[in-house]
Amino acid sequence: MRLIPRALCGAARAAWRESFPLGGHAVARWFPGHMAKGLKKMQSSLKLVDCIIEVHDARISFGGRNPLFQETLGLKPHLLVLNKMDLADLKERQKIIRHLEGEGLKNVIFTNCVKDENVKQIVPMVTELIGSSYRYHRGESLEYCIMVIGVPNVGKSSLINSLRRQHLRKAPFCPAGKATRVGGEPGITRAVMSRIQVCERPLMFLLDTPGVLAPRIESVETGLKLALCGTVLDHLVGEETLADYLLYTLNRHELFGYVQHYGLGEACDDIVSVLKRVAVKLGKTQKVKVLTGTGDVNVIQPNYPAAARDFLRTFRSGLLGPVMLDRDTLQSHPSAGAQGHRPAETDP
Ligand SMILES: Nc1nc2c(ncn2[C@@H]2O[C@H](COP(=O)(O)OP(=O)(O)OP(=O)(O)O)[C@@H](O)[C@H]2O)c(=O)[nH]1
Repeated sequence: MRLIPRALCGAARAAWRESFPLGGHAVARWFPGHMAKGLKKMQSSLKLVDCIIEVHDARISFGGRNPLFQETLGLKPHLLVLNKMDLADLKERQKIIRHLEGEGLKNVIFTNCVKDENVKQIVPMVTELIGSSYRYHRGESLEYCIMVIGVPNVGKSSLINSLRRQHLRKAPFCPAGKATRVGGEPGITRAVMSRIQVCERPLMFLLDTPGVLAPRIESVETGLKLALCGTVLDHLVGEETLADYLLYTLNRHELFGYVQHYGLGEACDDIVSVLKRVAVKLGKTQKVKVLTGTGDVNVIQPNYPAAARDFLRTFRSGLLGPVMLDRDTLQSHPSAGAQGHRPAETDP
């Protein structure tokens, strides 16, 4: 993504919103019945499990994880995999890790399961975690059984497929390494829990689980971040609301890739105006009947929902640049002030 000259965004800067109006949005209904079933099933399988791998989206490193996982599955050794690192702004990766350590999350790894980045480190980490913990009645068992959990669409199935590609190149039944279904929409893995081999030595099986959201998401804004990352179906939030939250976020983070991507000329904080120009640019218009004093007249209008869908899709594919949706939490962390004078920590 090319950076755009500051002059292009200067005009709109004064008008950027400081906050996003959250009133009127409900999040409770984002927890469908199959998720409650899934969580119950996961709890009942816990005795078969030696370690839990929790997958989450690296763009929301701190929010949106399901607190029920912690409460009900928290007794086992735990590894947090922050996936989709290719879409996340990780300039401050060390600060993120320190923040998570402060929350008691000591075992954290960033991955890209599409390109198999960092996935090789997982089996040794899990083996070490299990080796240094008490396995209760599973001490005799030579095989390791790992449960993969996480909210929907964060890449749980992709992680399993990636592990198989890394460790079972000659898997007899799955030459392409695909053991579990991957999808761009949340809710692909339903209540079924499949047991899938991912490694020969040590002999390791993973249980793929359905994505389970918290019955109550901590705040409406966290819900919007989850939705931006594709964790809840767009129509439950409303594509245009979501597109507006995306625009608000991009402008606040000074990520102006959308201006060039859609040839808008300058940044703007008004979603109606942006979607109108996106629709015209993409040729997405629709006929609408308007009742006038002399009868019905057909007028051509921009197709706002289609423009909103394109805006969201473009963002999710990474074309608008990497983003850290929990940037505010990171900046409000106590260590942020102490390091304020230091240059941003970049990863090796
Ligand atoms: N860019 C990027 N996309 C990824 C990565 N990992 C997974 N995806 C994509 O994210 C989408 C969801 O992946 P899944 O593996 O189906 O996610 P899941 O958590 O199993 O989904 P549910 O079954 O809904 O709970 C798919 O379109 C994947 O191709 C990653 O590291 N980077």
